[in-house]
Amino acid sequence: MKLRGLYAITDSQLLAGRFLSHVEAALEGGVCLLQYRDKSDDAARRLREAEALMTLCERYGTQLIINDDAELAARLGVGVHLGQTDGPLTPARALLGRQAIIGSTCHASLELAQQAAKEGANYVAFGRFFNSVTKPGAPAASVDLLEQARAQVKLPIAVIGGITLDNAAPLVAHGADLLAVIHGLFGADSAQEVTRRARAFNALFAS
Ligand SMILES: Cc1ncc(COP(=O)(O)OP(=O)(O)O)c(N)n1
Ligand SMILES: Cc1nc(C(=O)O)sc1CCOP(=O)(O)O
Ligand SMILES: [Mg+2]
Repeated sequence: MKLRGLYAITDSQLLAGRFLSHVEAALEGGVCLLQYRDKSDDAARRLREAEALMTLCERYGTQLIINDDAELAARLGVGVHLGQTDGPLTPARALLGRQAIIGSTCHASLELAQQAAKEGANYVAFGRFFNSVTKPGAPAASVDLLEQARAQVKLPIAVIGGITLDNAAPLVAHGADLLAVIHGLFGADSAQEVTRRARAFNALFAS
C-alpha cells in the first residue's frame, strides 16, 4: 500500500461530542492513514473508541494506526506510531507482525530516521514544522531538514506540527509523503468543512 496523502490524527479534547461524525467526515474526504491519539489512561474508553474507528476505517478502506500503545494495536490487529519514549520498534514489530504499519517519531534528526529504518519502521515522522496548538512544546524541524531527509531516507516521510491548508504545499513540494494533521483538519466547525479540508489536503498530492 502506498503511503501518500492525508494522515488524520484524532484528539479527544478537540473532538469531544463530535468524535465519530468528524472522523467519518474526514474519511469521506479521503484519508491515507488515521491515527487514534488519546493521551488519557482510560483503557476501557480507549478500547471502545479504537474499535469504533476500526469499524469506520474498514468501511472506508483506510488503515488505522494506534498512537503509543503497541498492545492495543496488537489487540485490534492494526498499526502503531511510536515516539522516542514509547518503547523500541523491534519488540513492537515482533508483536504486530510483518504486515503492520509501524511509524516512528524522529523530531528533526536524520540519525533517528536511519535508526528507525534499520529497525523496520514503515514511515518516519519529522516535526514540528509550524506552531502547534496541540503540542506547542514539540521540538522544531525545518524544510532544510526535510530536503535532506528526502535525499537520504528511503522510507515514506510524514510531517507534523501546525500544518494547515495555508502552509502545507511547500512541505509536499520538498518531499513529504504524508501530511499528519490534527487541528488543521478537525478544528473545523462542521463535518462538511472537515470533508472539504480533507479533499483539499489530498489535492496537494495530485500534481
Ligand atoms: C505521525 C506522527 N508523528 C509524530 C507523532 C508524535 O509522537 P510522540 O513524539 O510520541 O508524541 P505523542 O503524539 O505521543 O504525544 C505522532 N503521534 N504521529
Ligand atoms: C502530536 C504531535 N507531534 C508533533 C511532533 O512534532 O512530533 S507535533 C504534534 C501535534 C500535531 O497537531 P497539530 O496538527 O494540531 O499541530
Ligand atoms: Mg507517543
